[in-house]
Amino acid sequence: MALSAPSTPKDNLKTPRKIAKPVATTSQTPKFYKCVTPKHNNVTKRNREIKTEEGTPRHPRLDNNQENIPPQTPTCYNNVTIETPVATKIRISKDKCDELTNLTVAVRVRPMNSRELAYIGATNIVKTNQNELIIHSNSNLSMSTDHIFQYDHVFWSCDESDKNYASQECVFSTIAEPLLANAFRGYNACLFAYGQTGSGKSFSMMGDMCSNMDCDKTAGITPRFCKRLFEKLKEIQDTITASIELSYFEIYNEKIHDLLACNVGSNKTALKVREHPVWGPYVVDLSVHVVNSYEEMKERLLIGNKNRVTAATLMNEKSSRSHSIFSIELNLSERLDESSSSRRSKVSLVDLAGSERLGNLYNNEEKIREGVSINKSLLTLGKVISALSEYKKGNIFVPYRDSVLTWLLRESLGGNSLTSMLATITPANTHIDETLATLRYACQARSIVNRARINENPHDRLIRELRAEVERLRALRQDYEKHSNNSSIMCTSDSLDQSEELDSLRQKLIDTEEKLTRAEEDWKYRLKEAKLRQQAELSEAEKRRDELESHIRVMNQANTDISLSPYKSNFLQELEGMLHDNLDEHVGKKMTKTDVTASMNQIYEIMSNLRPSVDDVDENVKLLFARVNKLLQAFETALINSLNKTGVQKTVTFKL
Ligand SMILES: Nc1ncnc2c1ncn2[C@@H]1O[C@H](COP(=O)(O)OP(=O)(O)OP(=O)(O)O)[C@@H](O)[C@H]1O
Repeated sequence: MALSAPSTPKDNLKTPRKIAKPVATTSQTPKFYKCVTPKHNNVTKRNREIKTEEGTPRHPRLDNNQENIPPQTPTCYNNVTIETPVATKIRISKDKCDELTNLTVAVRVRPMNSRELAYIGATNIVKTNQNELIIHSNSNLSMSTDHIFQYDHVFWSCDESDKNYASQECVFSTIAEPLLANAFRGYNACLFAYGQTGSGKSFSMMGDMCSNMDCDKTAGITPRFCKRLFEKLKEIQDTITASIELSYFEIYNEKIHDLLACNVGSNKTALKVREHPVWGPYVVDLSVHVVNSYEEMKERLLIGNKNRVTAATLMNEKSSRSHSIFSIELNLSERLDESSSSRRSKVSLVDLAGSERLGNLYNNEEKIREGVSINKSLLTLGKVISALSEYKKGNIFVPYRDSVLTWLLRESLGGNSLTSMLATITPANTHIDETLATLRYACQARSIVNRARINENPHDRLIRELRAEVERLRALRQDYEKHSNNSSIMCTSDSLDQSEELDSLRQKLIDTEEKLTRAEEDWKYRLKEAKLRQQAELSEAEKRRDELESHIRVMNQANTDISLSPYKSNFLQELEGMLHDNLDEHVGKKMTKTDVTASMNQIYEIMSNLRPSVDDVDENVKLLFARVNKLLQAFETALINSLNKTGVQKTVTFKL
């Protein structure tokens, strides 16, 4: 079964094979796709079908040939297929903190491996041109097709001697380093690698597993990310204190396994996912490790990698059979002049299991089941991407919960995160179907829009925003001052007729300065208020803590020192004595049966208040209570009996 690409709307605009004049195909194009103008038809004289995957016909050869447009379309005229609507790229603004931003999507092409090269008729069908990728789908010249895709970045890693070769460092610095910078600003970040099995996901994310990952040239994104993280922390350690926690888990057959748990081994415990009302889905009981250096982080990474489920498939000797998620939580606390600000970000580096065709890879039942599970979560990922990319068209149901993977990646896809996707492909013609599926998947992911925000407390946000405003106003003032100086020079040199303009500039400057003063005063006032509020909250919290501590002390003492047992036992002993006396002498007060019952009820009520609790430690009280209770019952029976016997009113001494 091939993993189907997300359902991409396809519009095959067919024109008759023999037409006298080029036909304008734009009339048949749905409005939300880019128009295909008749110009492109001219390319078909090269016996080519041009497929513009992002709707942008940008094949370099198109433009070169425009001057040689023949008056008639040749007989071999074929199809123009537009597969993917154009994604409007939304970019983050630096000044604000809540921003809408598209997923950044990059594609990496790995070198052909020995198995692919050994295949008779094997060819490289991928070409790149800056951020454009062209798949030449058929070597048969009479019916060849070019598929053109555009991404944010395209990495050509096929030949190290090529001047455009994209090394591990190049891939890291282009797509992962910006995420690291944003994590330091307080944004959540996610980078996930997607692609056919054996296409280079693990190589890109982790690097050469045989190396010691010490950021030599084969080290992948994850170790580089960890290393750069600590280098950056060192640079800013004078002003910022940081704490870093990490966790590492895999999703295998829809079950979550902690790769850093102590008991990890053959008997892996499956963990559950729960949903926190504020932080969203999380893994219950996942081990979290505080790390203080790159060495500590690397050690955990190596342990986790060893515990990952891998197996040999026909495509890859050491294929990852699970999706792995390496999470870093970064807590930063910045010391400012008069205050401090803290922010928190979570970075997820995800190496997905390979998307693949079951028929191609598996030879036993268990492996088929494994493949079905991998494909299920990737299929759900595809559905999620598809639903999110059609969000604007009113499709509001996103099936995050259909797989563990998408549930856990919910914030990274369409939520509070800056997310990048790295799609990996092989250039071999033998895998063209998988390659095209991956590329379409990646194309669609480009139109996902996330809403990322800086994770900080509102008080810190207020101060930061005010500071930015003050900075802006200061810059404005300097600008005006410069204008003012220039104007005065001009004024003295020749023209008095510019004095009006100068006056207006001066007025503007005065206004701006007033605004700045007001803003600064306002900022100072709000800062003071925030500080006072913080102090009040702090002292209130301290007061509550003191109260609580004193309560705890009292309760502890009550448990140990203050015991009601002596009072209870005194009373019970007295009652016991009286009951004995009364049982012996049936003399005293005249009572009817009703009087006796009422008095006994009162006594029983008192007794119920004296009943020792289950936790009562004093065994004597418990015994005494039982004895008195029994005696009371005997007393009551004796009284009633004696009343029944005589049938007349009896006199008893009742001294309670
Ligand atoms: N850019 C590259 N340059 C050189 N070799 C590469 C590159 N990408 C992948 N390889 C090699 O190709 C093989 C398969 O790569 P890798 O294990 O990363 O694939 P994968 O996509 O993670 O596969 P799976 O999904 O099965 O885990 C490895 O031997 C790896 O060293």
